[in-house]
Amino acid sequence: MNKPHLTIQGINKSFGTVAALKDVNLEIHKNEFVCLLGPSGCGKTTLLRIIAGLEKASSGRILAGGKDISMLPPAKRNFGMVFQSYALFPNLTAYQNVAYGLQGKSFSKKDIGEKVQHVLKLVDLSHASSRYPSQLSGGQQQRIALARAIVLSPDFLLLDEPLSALDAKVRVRLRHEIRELQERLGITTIMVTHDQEEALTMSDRIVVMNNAEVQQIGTPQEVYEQPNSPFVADFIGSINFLHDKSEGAAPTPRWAVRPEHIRISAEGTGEGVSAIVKNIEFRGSFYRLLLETESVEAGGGHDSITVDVSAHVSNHLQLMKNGIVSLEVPKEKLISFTSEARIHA
Ligand SMILES: Nc1ncnc2c1ncn2[C@@H]1O[C@H](COP(=O)(O)OP(=O)(O)OP(=O)(O)O)[C@@H](O)[C@H]1O
Repeated sequence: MNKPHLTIQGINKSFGTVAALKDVNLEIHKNEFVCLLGPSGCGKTTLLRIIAGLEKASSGRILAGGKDISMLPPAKRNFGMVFQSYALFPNLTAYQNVAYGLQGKSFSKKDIGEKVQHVLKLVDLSHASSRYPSQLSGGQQQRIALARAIVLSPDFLLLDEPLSALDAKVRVRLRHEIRELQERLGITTIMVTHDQEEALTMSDRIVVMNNAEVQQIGTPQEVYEQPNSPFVADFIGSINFLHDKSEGAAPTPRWAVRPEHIRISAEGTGEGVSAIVKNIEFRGSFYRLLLETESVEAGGGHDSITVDVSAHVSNHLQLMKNGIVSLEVPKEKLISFTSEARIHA
């Protein structure tokens, strides 16, 4: 593989007694779209700010194109940034907001005009260039913020929860727009998000963080299908943990299975165990069932299991609350946590 475009080496960061980042290591390649994903307070914004030069690491290095940039001020790093709170100047038009960063550099007025028009066109807002931020929707303001970041042809685009202030529909549309633009321009991008769906749909790779540490790095498929810890399995998607209840067994789950991988059939058919349907939830494209079984695991007792089935299966089995079904967990779909936690670098 080519040399990494950005290398994050042994980054630690403390705020007083709070450890915000512990030994973070990461390599990002040219044109990659990488998401930093994790719950609130796990350190993702701090990491992005250290990459941008807005925050100093307590130790560790950041290399861009092989060169140590740890000591460079933000203005010298050639990173474009977009924040959750658009951060547009309210007294400047969309055009002026985008042009702002170009002024004071060695561009002629004509060059600036061309560049601004070009990026406004890229974000599909040429028609709104003379509007003030207050005259633009949230989604439009965020597209102006994006235009302002890319007009400087940055080496890296850093996005800090850029979509979280927007309503659901606009958010989904902008996901596609940002990704498409990023691919078209080939800008290496790092985005902070706590939204797993956003990370799964947009990223080439996801860096899952928890408690100031990197838990797993992998493609969306890898972190979904082969989570290396119960935390990752639970944070990304829905999961059923299967506990070994035999005497002396460790309390941590050793196996897990995704709700969509469990097979159900009519009572008495197949090799499965019986389960009672405790709840049926309509989720639009599928149904989410809450089932209760008696003997799936060693040790017995009741267990609740979440199962997702298509409308087709649900109709076919004529599923009803308190009905009995047969349930099977395909062996090949079991996720195991018995091995040492591995990090896919
Ligand atoms: N300037 C600061 N001073 C003191 N503590 C800070 C500062 N910035 C962040 N922290 C602490 O560092 C930890 C990581 O914060 P950070 O903002 O990076 O998390 P995050 O994952 O981005 O969370 P969120 O999704 O809520 O923004 C938290 O415990 C936070 O309280």
